[in-house]
Amino acid sequence: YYPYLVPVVILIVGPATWVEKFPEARGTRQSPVDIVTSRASSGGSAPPLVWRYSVNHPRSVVNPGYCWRVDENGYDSELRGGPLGSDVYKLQQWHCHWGSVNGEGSEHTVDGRAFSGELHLVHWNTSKYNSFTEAAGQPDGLAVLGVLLMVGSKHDELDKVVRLLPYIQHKGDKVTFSEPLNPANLLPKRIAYWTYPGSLTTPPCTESVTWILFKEPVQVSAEQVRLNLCYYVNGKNV
Ligand SMILES: CC#CCOc1ccc(CNS(N)(=O)=O)cc1
Ligand SMILES: [Zn+2]
Repeated sequence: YYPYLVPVVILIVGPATWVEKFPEARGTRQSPVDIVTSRASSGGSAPPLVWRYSVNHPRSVVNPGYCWRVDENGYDSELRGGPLGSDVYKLQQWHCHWGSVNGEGSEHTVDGRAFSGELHLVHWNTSKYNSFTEAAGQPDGLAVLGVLLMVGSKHDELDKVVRLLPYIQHKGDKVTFSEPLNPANLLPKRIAYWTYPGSLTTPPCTESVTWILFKEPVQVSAEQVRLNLCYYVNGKNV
């Protein structure tokens, strides 16, 4: 018996294994990134970014296993302007990323600083493509609005979802609600943003996203962060 031939089992989970199943993760425009503010160029004469969302329609909150996700169920909406050229995008779903501890949940960082969470509103290009799935495979197919979350005062609009989390503690759980909700109320008051061509930050990591990350963080309460942590970390399949 050769004692140095000790079996070594290396368990690799998470992003490090994604490249095996999702080759796009080896790409050249992978997200998330660190926003180095000193290297960001000014927006020049880009047209204003404008959006419109429907408010009074049923929505579903789902636990996909890595966050919570609200599906817009095909109801009408529009995102246009800014870096999106003349194309019109439609909101498909929105979801949130939280960390295991406060202050480390965001995907993007700004000058190396992480935030407590990050909200993503995922839109697809209805001017050029016929479905979300088709658009998600195209370099100009998706546009994601990113909202950085920091601990502060309670966020009333977000609370319409947070209060439902106890009912979707496990992967695949889903609850439908009809309470009026305007996704525009999830966005910061100041609409200054950074934008860059990137990818989905989770599988399939397709390089089809125009990222639009708002500069101004939005405040959520410590209790709202705690609720996300305990129902995500406990409920999600890691
Ligand atoms: C092709 C395809 C597909 C599935 O659609 C999505 C949409 C969003 C996400 C989450 N990615 S992120 N965090 O960049 O919005 C993952 C898969
Ligand atoms: Zn996301």
